[in-house]
Amino acid sequence: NVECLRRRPERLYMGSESVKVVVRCRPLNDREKALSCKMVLTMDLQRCQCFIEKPGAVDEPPKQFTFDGTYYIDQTTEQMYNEIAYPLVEGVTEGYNGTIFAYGQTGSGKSFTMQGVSEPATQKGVIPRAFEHIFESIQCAENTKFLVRASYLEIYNEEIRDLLGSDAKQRLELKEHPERGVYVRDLSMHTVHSVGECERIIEKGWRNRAVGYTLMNKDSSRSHSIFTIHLEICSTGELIISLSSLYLFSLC
Ligand SMILES: Nc1ncnc2c1ncn2[C@@H]1O[C@H](COP(=O)(O)OP(=O)(O)OP(=O)(O)O)[C@@H](O)[C@H]1O
Repeated sequence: NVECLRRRPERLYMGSESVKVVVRCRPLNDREKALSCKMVLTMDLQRCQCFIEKPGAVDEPPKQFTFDGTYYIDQTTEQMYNEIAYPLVEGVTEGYNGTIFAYGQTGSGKSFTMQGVSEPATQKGVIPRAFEHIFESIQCAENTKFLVRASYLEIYNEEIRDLLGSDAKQRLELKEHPERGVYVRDLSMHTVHSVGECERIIEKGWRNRAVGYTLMNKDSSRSHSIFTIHLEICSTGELIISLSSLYLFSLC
């Protein structure tokens, strides 16, 4: 009985720009401490500015950059999620698309922010927080039905692989459809009903990822990965289904 499928454009969330860029600084790691490395980055959290000193160049003013948000070593993923990711994920539960994209050099903390750690709870990652957020919204929504599906792919050496497929080594093709846009052919979709199911799926995919060793990070992921949560939302009595997706990227 579905009359039409409705796709909403990217939403201008929080009443401002549709793209926000925030920067997070991690503490020095053991290797850097052993090498007596010095912190060259400082931040003005109120002004969302960061300053990078050139080591040894005391006379040179630090280089200055301004972002939509700045998070220093003592700030938590919880805080980042509430300020940046929360409105975006909320929009996805209302039928808008959203993307959270972690970018940085090896060992800079992308996995720490996206996957996170279970202890302390404040450093739980953006991805598990997004799962909880989506399923809480589903439980609270009245007169609305949701179908939640997940897919997980990696791009390794320019090749796309399905981390949840029957053969995680098989190479998939990128295609373009006149209405659906760019998509990955034969990428498997998995219906999920709970946070626990999402966690099991992402763990399965995580085990299939190409992990290597780099000098900067002993558990380095050597591939880009995209975990996508696809939502179909239908209000009872309406013949319209909204389609929205939350794309969670971690680049290597
Ligand atoms: N904000 C932080 N607070 C404390 N430790 C952190 C933080 N960010 C990162 N780390 C630690 O730094 C190390 C490297 O982080 P992580 O593995 O997340 O890097 P990455 O950017 O995902 O690296 P790669 O691209 O090589 O996979 C890890 O041991 C992680 O626990």
